[in-house]
Amino acid sequence: MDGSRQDGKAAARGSDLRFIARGFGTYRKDAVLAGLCVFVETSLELLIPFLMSSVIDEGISGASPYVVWTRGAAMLACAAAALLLGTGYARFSARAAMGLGANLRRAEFAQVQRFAFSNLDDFESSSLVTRMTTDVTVIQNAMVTGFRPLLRGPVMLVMGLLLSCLMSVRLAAVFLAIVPVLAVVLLFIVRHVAPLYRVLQGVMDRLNDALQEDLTAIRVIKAYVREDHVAQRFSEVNSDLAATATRTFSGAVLNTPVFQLAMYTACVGILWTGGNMIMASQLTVGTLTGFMSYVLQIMNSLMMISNVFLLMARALTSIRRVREVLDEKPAISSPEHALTEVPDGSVDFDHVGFRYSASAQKDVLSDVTLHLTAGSTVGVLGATGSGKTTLVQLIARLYDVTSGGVAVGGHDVREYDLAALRDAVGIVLQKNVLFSGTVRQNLQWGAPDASDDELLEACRVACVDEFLDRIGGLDGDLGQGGVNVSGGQKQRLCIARALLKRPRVLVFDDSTSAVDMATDAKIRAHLAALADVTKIVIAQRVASVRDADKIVILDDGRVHAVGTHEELLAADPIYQELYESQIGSGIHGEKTGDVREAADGR
Ligand SMILES: Nc1ncnc2c1ncn2[C@@H]1O[C@H](COP(=O)(O)OP(=O)(O)OP(=O)(O)O)[C@@H](O)[C@H]1O
Repeated sequence: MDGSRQDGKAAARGSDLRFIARGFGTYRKDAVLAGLCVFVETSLELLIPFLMSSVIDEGISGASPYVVWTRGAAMLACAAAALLLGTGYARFSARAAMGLGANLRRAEFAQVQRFAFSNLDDFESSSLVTRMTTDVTVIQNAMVTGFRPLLRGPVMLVMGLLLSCLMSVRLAAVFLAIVPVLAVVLLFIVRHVAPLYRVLQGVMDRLNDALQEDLTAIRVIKAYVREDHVAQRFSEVNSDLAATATRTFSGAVLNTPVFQLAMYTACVGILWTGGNMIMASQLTVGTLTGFMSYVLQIMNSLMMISNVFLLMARALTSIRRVREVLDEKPAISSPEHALTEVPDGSVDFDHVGFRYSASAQKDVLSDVTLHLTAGSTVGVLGATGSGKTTLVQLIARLYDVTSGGVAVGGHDVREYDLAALRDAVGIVLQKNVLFSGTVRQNLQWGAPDASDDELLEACRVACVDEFLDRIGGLDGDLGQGGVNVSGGQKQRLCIARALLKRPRVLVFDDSTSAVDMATDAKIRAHLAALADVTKIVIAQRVASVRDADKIVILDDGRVHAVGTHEELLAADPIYQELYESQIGSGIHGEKTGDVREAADGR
């Protein structure tokens, strides 16, 4: 491996540690106290073999009950103090680890809220869930179980080696011969196992992904009787996880037998050498007994360190995965000295080009130039995939343009404070989402302080009043994710919620597709009364946009035509075909004649 990569790895390790140290936040005090407890506890435990050897040599062999009692009492005091310190450690380390976990989850959650749509496209939501739960738990567990041996191991090792050398250099040499062998074995295991942990967490992401998709789509699965298919898919990823975990942990468990073999070999060597030295009167029984205690302590500490290495290798993988989330730069943020007032609802697209990622083959939108007057109603038609949703998402800066510019109220959207811009641009997204809770709670997402009268007025405009009583009024419970209402009712509730924001620009992305024609017309009539709000209506039905001041026809990401219903009907072949297929034939676009089929099939 070349030097620069080594340096890079070392730097990453250094910054990983700094990252964790910062992550403790206000719990850093607990982490320091936990460390102090372990240090003192370990030092006290190390005194015990020394005291023991003097009890045997001076007290028992020298027949001095005074020495036995005083040294025995000192040993007891050391053990009692170690117990107290051990308890203190458990308390402080638990607080530090749980605090660290809570801080990491909080930071990740806050960061995800700052993410732009493009960031969310990069991280799958299932992976974000694993990174906020399993990965944080792995880090916490490493802290709870690893912190003590991590501190205790080196202290035990260094002090134990020093004290055992003080007792007998010759015996210590036997023991020291084993240490390099152990170091090599440990290095081998860690190098082999550490990369497997990253694979393991990746498979865990996939399991979460499958679970999340299957649970959210459980109704579709049942409707299509695809339980066996998803069970098979789940079983594959589940088996993959089990196999990867087995491969990873079977490498890691080698650690214990290798250490035990080395430990017992050292013990036999020391007992044999020590026995010979006692017979040659070069060593006392007490010294050998004390020495053996140190050997066991040192070997235990080495085993602890090796386990900690494995634990740390796994935790490091998780730390890096958490850092990837926290280090990701939100693709869209408010500029400095941002504008906080949107003067009016005019919208201008100036030679806009857009692609979702730099690596994409071609632009989704190309050279789009449009001027939408404040207060006007604009219809957007186009085949599936022609870029309608993409176009309107640029108005609220859900994505940033790749080239050109979008202006709202005469200012480029990138000059506004994001919250102010998004407050001024209400979008009823194609994929409607309601939340668990009552109708009132859901509507108040649009305006937290709205009075009941304001909520009811929004319900009237969106034609929610037609079914509000049937679902229990404003206090009616919508169930988890709004399961208690139909598709059309959900769309109308989402329109009411957007209206409550009192935006300057209102975008309806195919928002009345599940609403019957008569109600659709009624909602349009109500919306037309909002004179100072620019209404942009993406629709599949010509009927939904024919009264608009302007209709934009998108074709493969380009503006194909702009005009009123009459102008387009007179001159534009795509519009004529759509009109014919839906209205001219008298089908009224209810099912068969919607714009997707007509435009796709042209
Ligand atoms: N998040 C995304 N990442 C990458 N490509 C995307 C993403 N969203 C949409 N696209 C692609 O961009 C193109 C335009 O999609 P868009 O959703 O804007 O079309 P649309 O006209 O609204 O279609 P529909 O009528 O079906 O809603 C499509 O080819 C689509 O595959």
